[in-house]
Amino acid sequence: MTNPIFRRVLLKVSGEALMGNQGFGIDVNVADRIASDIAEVRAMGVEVGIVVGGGNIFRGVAVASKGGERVTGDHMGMLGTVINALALATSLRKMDVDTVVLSAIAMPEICQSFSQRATRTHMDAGRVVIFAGGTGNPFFTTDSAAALRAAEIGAEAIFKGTQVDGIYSADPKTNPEATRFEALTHSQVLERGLQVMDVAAVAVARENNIPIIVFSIHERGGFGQILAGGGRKTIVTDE
Ligand SMILES: Nc1ncnc2c1ncn2[C@@H]1O[C@H](COP(=O)(O)OP(=O)(O)OP(=O)(O)O)[C@@H](O)[C@H]1O
Ligand SMILES: O=c1ccn([C@@H]2O[C@H](COP(=O)(O)O)[C@@H](O)[C@H]2O)c(=O)[nH]1
Repeated sequence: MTNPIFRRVLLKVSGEALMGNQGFGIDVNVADRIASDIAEVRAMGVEVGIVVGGGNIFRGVAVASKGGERVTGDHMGMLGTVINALALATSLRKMDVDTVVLSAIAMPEICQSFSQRATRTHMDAGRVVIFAGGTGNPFFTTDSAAALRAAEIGAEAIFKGTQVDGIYSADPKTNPEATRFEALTHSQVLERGLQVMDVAAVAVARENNIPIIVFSIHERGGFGQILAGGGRKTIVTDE
């Protein structure tokens, strides 16, 4: 078996990806497919922490743009990430991957609360840990939560599994002329204003020397291929 290039990683799963071809919510087949890629990586011996986004349910900015209160919208967004985390945990458990959900917002009847100590205990026991509720604070995103949790668990890399297969010179969804980068530095991502990940998240990753790998979560087996040293992605490292 190929030796993985990293032993402990933080995977950010796009919330938007979870809805598949639907306009809202979760397509269980997509959740199962993503879970099978995670199971494959666990079988390679890689420790995995996961942050799930909430773009398939609510984004605070969208709620605010329709006249709602931003903080309430952000609360709704964070609750959406808990729903997604529970769905992904269900898919992983179907595949016999021991999984626990830790939430940044206390909801003890539903899942355990996040703490670094609890995380360590679960990871040492071989569990996949899904971090729900983002950072627990409004005005942030799950990208920032991914960077923070990555630093907290000592992850060797952040894998941003998103709708596109890397970082481009412009958003490839709206600009067909955009070209993909193979590699960038954290500073280049920030200076060029490449918006695949929010500024705060890239800054935390840079500060803590954590590489970011952007890849398509829709590419079956893509997560494992990158950990095996191949795959299609953009890698962001220190200068
Ligand atoms: N320079 C760029 N290179 C690549 N993608 C970019 C770039 N600029 C903007 N994007 C867009 O950023 C998106 C990813 O951002 P975002 O984190 O908001 O979505 P996500 O990963 O689907 O997460 P969620 O749904 O959980 O919020 C990509 O789908 C892509 O369309
Ligand atoms: O720390 C956080 C994380 C998220 N939110 C809110 O949730 C939605 C969904 O998260 P995405 O990262 O966009 O997928 C986000 O738009 C925020 O409204 C938050 O407030 N704090």
